[in-house]
Amino acid sequence: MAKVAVMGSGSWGTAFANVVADAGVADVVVYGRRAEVVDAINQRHENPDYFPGIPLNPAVSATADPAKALHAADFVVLAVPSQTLRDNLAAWREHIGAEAVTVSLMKGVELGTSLRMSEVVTEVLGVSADRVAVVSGPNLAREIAERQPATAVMACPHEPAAVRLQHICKSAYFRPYTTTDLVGVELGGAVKNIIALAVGVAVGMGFGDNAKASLITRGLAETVRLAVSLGADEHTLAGLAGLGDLVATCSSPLSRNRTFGERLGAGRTLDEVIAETKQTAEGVKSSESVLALARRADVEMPITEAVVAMMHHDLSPAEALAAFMSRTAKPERYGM
Ligand SMILES: NC(=O)C1=CN([C@@H]2O[C@H](COP(=O)(O)OP(=O)(O)OC[C@H]3O[C@@H](n4cnc5c(N)ncnc54)[C@H](O)[C@@H]3O)[C@@H](O)[C@H]2O)C=CC1
Ligand SMILES: O=C(CO)COP(=O)(O)O
Repeated sequence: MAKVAVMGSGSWGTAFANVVADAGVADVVVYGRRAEVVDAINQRHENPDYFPGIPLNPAVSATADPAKALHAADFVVLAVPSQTLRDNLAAWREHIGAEAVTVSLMKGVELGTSLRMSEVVTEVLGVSADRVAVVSGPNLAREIAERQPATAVMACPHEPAAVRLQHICKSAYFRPYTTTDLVGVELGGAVKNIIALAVGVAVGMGFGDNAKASLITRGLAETVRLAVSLGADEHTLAGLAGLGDLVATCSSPLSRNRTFGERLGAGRTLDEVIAETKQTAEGVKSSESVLALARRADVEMPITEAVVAMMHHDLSPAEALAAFMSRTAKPERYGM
């Protein structure tokens, strides 16, 4: 059997390890930093920090030793906050086998470099892009831990690797598709978090479904503009990793990004919201790196700009709304 190492025992790492165990065709081990979480997974088959009361497949084992998790792993699945990937990966690098396929579950863009997560992996590990895959789609981790039906996309420029990954994930409740469009899949995942922050702000301000649908639709348009200008296939963004994830995240109270925005829109200060947020809301930091990418590519992303201004430059939700609504009138365009 193939061996899968899931590096990160947070929300999505735990749920994804369970997906692999439930698919039943690979061995899976989770690496977690905290001994009590590792012990709970091994002894009680539960992750009490993230999914109390939800039974994990007993075949999911855990370790606090990264070398043990990575030893002879065929797939190395990365499930840590995007901004911590570079340092984590540098510490794990010596234990990752030369033939392993690295799989990113992360939906962020690195601050400072504006690199996508797969690009950070190729840079730090010194491997070719063919050895790096990405899993994305409408995948709210809690629903998946509860074994509710979901679909996802497995992206890798080397299609056979995506197909192998699909095989080790497919189960009665999890249906993976494949694609070779890594750029479209990664940017779809990173930008939807930013749009979810904006939708959350609108919800927190008390606005209804028209505002939400407007942000989702115009958010998709700016995602397509950026992704296509960086080499993505526009159709990818109409798929699970684009529209699918955007709709799920912007609709769900389970989304950390949407919840973050909602608290801000309801009148809490940024510092209060940051203090209240225990899990990773990737869009807060990635909004800056995505905007830097957009400026470099000369692509207009007005919703992303508004989110950056609210998250990093003290613009109030009311001011952001006024700025957005007073933009010059123009024809509707989708994509380039
Ligand atoms: N939770 C979800 O529903 C989904 C999350 N994702 C993506 O998966 C990635 C991981 O997210 P989650 O598992 O939800 O996050 P989380 O906040 O639940 O867990 C993060 C994990 O990373 C570990 N970690 C390792 N190094 C760390 C460091 N230096 N600082 C902080 N934590 C560190 C933490 O201990 C924790 O186990 C993110 O990029 C997110 O966008 C993607 C799809 C679904
Ligand atoms: O990526 C996700 C669903 O696909 C999870 O969204 P949040 O990170 O906002 O919770």
